[in-house]
Amino acid sequence: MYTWLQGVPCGKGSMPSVRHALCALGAVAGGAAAWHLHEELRASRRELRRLRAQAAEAKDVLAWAACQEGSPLEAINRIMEVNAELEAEMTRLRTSINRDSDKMEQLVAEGDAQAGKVGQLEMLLAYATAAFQTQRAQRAASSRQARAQRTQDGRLILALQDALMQADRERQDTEAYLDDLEAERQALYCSASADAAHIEEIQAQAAVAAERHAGQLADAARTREDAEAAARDANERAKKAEAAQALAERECAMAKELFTLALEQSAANLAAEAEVQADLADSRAAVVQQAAELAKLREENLGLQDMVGSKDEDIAVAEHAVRVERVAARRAQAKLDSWECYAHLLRGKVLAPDTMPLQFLPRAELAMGKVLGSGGYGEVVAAQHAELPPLAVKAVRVLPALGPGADANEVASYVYELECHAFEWRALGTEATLGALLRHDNLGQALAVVDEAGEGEGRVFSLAFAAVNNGTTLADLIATRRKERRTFSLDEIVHVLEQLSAALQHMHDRGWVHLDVKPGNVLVAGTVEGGRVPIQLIDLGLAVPLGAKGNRVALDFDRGTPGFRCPGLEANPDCVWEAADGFSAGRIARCLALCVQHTGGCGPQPAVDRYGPIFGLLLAALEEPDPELRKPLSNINQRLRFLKRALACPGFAAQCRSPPWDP
Ligand SMILES: Nc1ncnc2c1ncn2[C@@H]1O[C@H](COP(=O)(O)OP(=O)(O)OP(=O)(O)O)[C@@H](O)[C@H]1O
Repeated sequence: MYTWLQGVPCGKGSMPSVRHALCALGAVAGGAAAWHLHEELRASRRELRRLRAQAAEAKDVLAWAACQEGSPLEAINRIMEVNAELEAEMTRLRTSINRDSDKMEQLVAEGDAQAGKVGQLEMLLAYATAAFQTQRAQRAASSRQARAQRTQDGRLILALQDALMQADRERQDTEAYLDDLEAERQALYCSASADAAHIEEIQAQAAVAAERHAGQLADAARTREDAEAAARDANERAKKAEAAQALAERECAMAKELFTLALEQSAANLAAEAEVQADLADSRAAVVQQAAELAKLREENLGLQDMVGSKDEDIAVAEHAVRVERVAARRAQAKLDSWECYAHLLRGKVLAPDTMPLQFLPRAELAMGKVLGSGGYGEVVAAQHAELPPLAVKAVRVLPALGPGADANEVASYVYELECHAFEWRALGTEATLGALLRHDNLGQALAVVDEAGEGEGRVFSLAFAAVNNGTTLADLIATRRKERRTFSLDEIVHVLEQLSAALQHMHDRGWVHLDVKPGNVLVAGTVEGGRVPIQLIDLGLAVPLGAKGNRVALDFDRGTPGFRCPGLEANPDCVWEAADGFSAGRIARCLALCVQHTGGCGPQPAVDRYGPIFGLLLAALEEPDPELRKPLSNINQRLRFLKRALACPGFAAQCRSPPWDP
């Protein structure tokens, strides 16, 4: 039974037959009690056998003792007593054995019954075992599967472990390399420290030596500095001379190539012609003078009235001849002036090192277009050139010749015209010179001199500028706004002033004053929107160079346009300074603020209060009549910045920024 019980499987797989196994356990418990009784019975029998053997042995001992000592009767009595005791004991044992045998038989019967049940239970257990084995097989299969998965994971883990080990090895290598580097750095540091110490030592020695030779060194240094300065100076001068020479050579070659012939021959011819004409005029004048004197003498001394008329006639004829000669002389002079202006242009090109020489274009290379505008000097015409942006060509008008029957008045006005003409030529020359000198986004840019290819007296030149916005000027914009009954906003006026100020500052920085700043000379150079009015200042023909000493220079006549011309110039025409342009810019601002073309002469100006007090102060600073108190442009720029800051403030009154129309 115990062996069987030991064979009974136990664990999870046996769970379905647990109930049967528990039933079996009851049977097993009954069997165990029978077994126990059976064992006790066997032990009692063994004890009985032992007691019998003991009794037999005691009989023998008693027999032997009876033989050896005391009376046999006593011995027998004792033996009988012992025997009786043994018998009683045996009886008791027999009774107990019998009782136990009965009980055992009963228990054996119960055990057999239980054994039958156990047989059934064994069957059940066999069934449970089979089920358990099936389940165990299934479990084994799934555990094999799990083992395979584990194997795969294990491989992965092994690979990762390998990678980790590899990384660790690399880390160790890197650490070792770093250790090497550290050791190397330490070694270098030691050697550098040693070097530094050595250097310090040397420096100390050098300092001692330097101290010792300080005087000599100072002298040597001074000498060297002087020598270096002299060398630098000489070098710079040499470079400048070389550059100037190279430039001069280039320009001279070009000038020679292009103009030597025309300039020298024509100028010489014209000069000679002018001289001849002048001499002729002078001799004729002398003749006239003599004739007049003669007539006077005759009138005084002879009193011959009838002769006088004929002499007067002679004199009138002679005088007319003189006038005609004078006109011819002036005309020759005007031509000379034009050549002179051209020579001036060339001189400007050759001498100024930072100029950009203008191109010279033959007229034949230009395709002329519509008239963009006209001024006192002539017309400005649109033109196209294959390699240049759209052009605006400004030509000096050509004077017609004086008619043969011209009277004295006509001759006089023709002479005046000729003088103006010569002046116009000079102005064009100035514009060409400044075109080569100035470059600024807010200045009209001259690009080329156009050779009109005329011959003799018809030989003229014109100047080509970069064309801007069909020639619309600030004066045109004012007219448009007036028609639309729309004021300029303060942002627009400030923007115009800013650009004007920048353009003028550029001119002043290069030593020139414009002197003819007015709305008609300011081109609107793009779309007007968002408070911005892009502009370009043009017409630099009246500009004069600032004097080398301070800002003053003598003026040969009143330049500029009344209403925009700086009053200080009228009061003191010997002095011009930069603030004269600032004044004209102020007048432009006033015109924009009032939306008018001009605000009258130099007298009291109409009040401008629609743009607030800050703008009023700016105008006052710009238009200060006292030339000594008038602020320079830098100061105006400061005020403009202040006004712009005010404009950026949200609290700045909207009406100040853009006032309603108020004619
Ligand atoms: N670069 C240009 N692009 C387009 N149009 C121009 C250009 N330069 C001048 N103009 C037009 O030609 C007109 C006359 O030009 P400018 O003022 O230079 O000539 P002017 O004879 O000197 O005039 P003023 O009599 O005012 O002195 C201008 O008002 C303008 O309409």
